[in-house]
Amino acid sequence: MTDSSNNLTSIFSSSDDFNGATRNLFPGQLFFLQEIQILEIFIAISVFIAIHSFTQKKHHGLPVWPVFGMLPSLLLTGLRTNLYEWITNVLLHQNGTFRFKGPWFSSLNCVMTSDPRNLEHLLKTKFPNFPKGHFFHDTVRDLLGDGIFSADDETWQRQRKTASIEFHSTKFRQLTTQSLLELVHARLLLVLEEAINKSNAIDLQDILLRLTFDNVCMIAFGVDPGCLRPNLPEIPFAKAFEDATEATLLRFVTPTCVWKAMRFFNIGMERKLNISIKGVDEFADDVIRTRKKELSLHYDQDDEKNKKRTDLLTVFMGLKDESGQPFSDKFLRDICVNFILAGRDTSSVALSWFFWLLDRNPVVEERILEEICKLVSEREKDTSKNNGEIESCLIFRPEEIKKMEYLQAALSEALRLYPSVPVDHKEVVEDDIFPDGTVLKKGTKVIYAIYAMGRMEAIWGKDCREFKPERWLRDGHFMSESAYKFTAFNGGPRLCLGRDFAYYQMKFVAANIIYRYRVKVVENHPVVPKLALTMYIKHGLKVNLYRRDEAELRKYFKIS
Ligand code: HEM
Repeated sequence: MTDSSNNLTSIFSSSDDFNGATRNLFPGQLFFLQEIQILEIFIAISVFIAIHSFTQKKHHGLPVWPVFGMLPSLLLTGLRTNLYEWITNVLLHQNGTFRFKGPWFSSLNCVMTSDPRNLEHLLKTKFPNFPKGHFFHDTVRDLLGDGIFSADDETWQRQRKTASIEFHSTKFRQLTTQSLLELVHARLLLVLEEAINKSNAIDLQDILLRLTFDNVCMIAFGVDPGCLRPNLPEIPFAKAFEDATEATLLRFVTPTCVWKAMRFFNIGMERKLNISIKGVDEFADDVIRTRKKELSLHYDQDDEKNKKRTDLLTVFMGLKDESGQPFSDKFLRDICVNFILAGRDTSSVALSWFFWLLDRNPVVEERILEEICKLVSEREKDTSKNNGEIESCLIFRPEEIKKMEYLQAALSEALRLYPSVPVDHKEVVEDDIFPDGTVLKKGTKVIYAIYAMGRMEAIWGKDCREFKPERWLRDGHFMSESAYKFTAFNGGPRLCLGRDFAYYQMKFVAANIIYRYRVKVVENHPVVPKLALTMYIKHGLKVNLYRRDEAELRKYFKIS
């Protein structure tokens, strides 16, 4: 007791000494001393926070900072390098699922997963518990409105049902094959020949985007915008659409209150979004106005042209909403924009990555060419027209395209490694638990990382990062994979409606190019993904084309 009271006294007296000592200091020196103490305390706290945050990395996959959560890692590494590779890395270290902690009071908290069991759970088994949700709808509303990609429940069901009937009709299939044939033979090949004649390097991704844009407009709205023409005209809509998808994606990595404030003041990326959406709307409004005019003009005349129309827009214009009224122009605009996103930005970017992969894997290119030449030589035998000539104006038939199984495997392999939709989003309606044990609270946002799934040894084996079409073949025939393992086309009730058409389109375009040309990527051209809703190649795909001559093709005919 005496000891401790002595101790206390000595502490107080020492503090008195200290006060006495400080009393003898000049005011400037006192300020300096206090500043040093504050600095020491600040450094000590910072070191403590840093150590604490970094120890969290072990459990959570990334350092968790007070107030800011994992945002610093996202901003300093994720967004400054390749975001999809960054997500893949974290998921690999966290056994396929991790919880991203955003800053306090932000909307960035979410669960990310690449585990096929979880995907089956959310896309199929418990589908009603995982809609796109309010957050997604709110974030993409300015661009996609109530269209099929952002809608849930009734609004989604109605569009899905109508579009599904249309997509599976014979008339629609005829329209797709016919429009594609015209586009490839009357436009694409002309543009490619022009590039060869002028010895110009071309941006193949740009050309493919033009092709798929014209194609989706033909089948979805019955109009031909003529984007793919010699001299490649400037298309303001295309630029506006790309800017709009890029700015919309940025909203997902920006706290909601921040982008909403930016939208209110019309500044930064929100200003860009606003301007680009005006460009997108102009195009969609024009399509709708023109179609309405055509339909009303020819209504009394029982016009044959309108009777024959099989495009989606005409079908939707003939339907009524839940109150028995025709759909509003705004809703028709949303349908148009969503179908353009679905049909333009998916198969074109998939084909671009495919041609880049072929350039790096010439053996695969050779095998595709062998397959094509084999089919062509069989045709020559069939028609007993085999006079040794190799047709340069050859037109592939639908049944031949169907038989190109190695090509289908190579395209699937490209989509496995570079899925056109690299990440997708759902929201939890009621508390749930994933099959891997992750607890999900009502309102949790779930991101499924499709790009990362293609790089998981647990799913695809040790060679998962290699481009190997053979993994899709059994006894030489293409075998599809479970949609929860290969999720490039989504799965369950929201499986991509255009999958069959997309394969046909990609195979038709690829076969026509590969049969005629060697596609060589320009040396040192940087090929990295761009941050957008779909996975464009950031700087396009600059290539040189070289015509295959008869001697070269003959070699493949001999092999096959
Ligand atoms: C390589 C080509 C394609 C890929 C990789 C692809 C992929 C996808 C994916 C991942 C989804 C789910 C999106 C989501 O729910 O967030 C989807 C949905 C959809 N796709 Fe595709 N797609 C392709 C081509 C097409 C084409 C050419 C069309 C039509 C012309 C199309 C029409 C649709 C539609 C309408 C949906 C909405 C389905 C729904 O929500 O019920 N797709 N697609």
